[in-house]
Amino acid sequence: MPADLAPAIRVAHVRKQYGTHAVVQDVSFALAPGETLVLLGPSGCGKTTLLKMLNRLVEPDAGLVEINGRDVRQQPAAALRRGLGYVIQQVGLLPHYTVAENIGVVPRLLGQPEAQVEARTATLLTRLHLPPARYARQYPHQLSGGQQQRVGLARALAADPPIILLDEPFGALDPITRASIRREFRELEELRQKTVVLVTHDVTEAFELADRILLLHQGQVQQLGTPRELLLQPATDFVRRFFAAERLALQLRVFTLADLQPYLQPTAALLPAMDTTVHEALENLTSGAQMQYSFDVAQLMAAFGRAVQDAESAWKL
Ligand SMILES: Nc1ncnc2c1ncn2[C@@H]1O[C@H](COP(=O)(O)OP(=O)(O)OP(=O)(O)O)[C@@H](O)[C@H]1O
Repeated sequence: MPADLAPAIRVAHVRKQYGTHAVVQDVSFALAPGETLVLLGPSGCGKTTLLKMLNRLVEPDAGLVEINGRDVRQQPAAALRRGLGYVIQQVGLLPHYTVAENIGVVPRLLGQPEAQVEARTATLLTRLHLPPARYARQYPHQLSGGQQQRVGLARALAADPPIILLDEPFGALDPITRASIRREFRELEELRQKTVVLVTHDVTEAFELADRILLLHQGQVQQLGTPRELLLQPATDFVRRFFAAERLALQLRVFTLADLQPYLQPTAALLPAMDTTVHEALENLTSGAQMQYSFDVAQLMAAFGRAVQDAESAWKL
């Protein structure tokens, strides 16, 4: 986290126990404003419990949670929650409210003027590819799962909270819809400036969305770091094994053209955006998109292989 920014969220030594089961054990992290943290780990490792401690849906047995520098216990739970966007896997739209009414719930609770609520709702629906003329007056049961998830996201963003908590927000979707909504999510201007904590058990999702990942196992932090650090510098054997099955797909997502540049010479003069991942570059090369690359798939993959090999042997030294 940059040293000059006060953390938007600070969690220090939190614990939660149900009976004899220690569900979250001594977890600490700090998140800078605008950062996206993904809570990742196998089912039952404590991700949701940890997320719910941030908005007081679960009270820790020990430790401290601060939002914007204030202990959450000193803030009334309802007021705290209105200031934090929250999206759950089951979406939780109110069935007898229209799409627009669902999105307007928190802004209206906050007493925002009606015209402002309506304008904001229309903007969000448009951004999320749900034209308001068609969808604003529909009811949740008239929407597909993916459309409901978008409305859930719009609702969380409606009052423009600086912090958004998301619990498996794409969990109910099929893999193709999931990948496309994830792309939209990444590109959503509304989210760029926000501090986001997102729970998932999907490693590809974590790698695509996270600035940093907190990997949990049985309530304990295994590693907190960038996707690249977790993949290339695993802190424990659990971390290494957790990513083993999808290692290649993840490497394609953490290596960028900047990493490959030394291995692509002397044809590197035409290199495009250096922060393009190898995965994106491969998609561009194979989808027929007219990209001005000075290399082909074979050259790209050869350079990628060498870059990975060098990065891995550097870590073992
Ligand atoms: N209210 C509760 N009472 C008792 N045990 C609970 C309670 N809430 C959660 N647990 C237990 O705590 C553990 C962690 O649950 P949690 O929902 O935080 O895990 P998770 O990592 O989010 O799992 P998943 O990915 O399956 O949603 C589980 O074993 C769960 O059964």
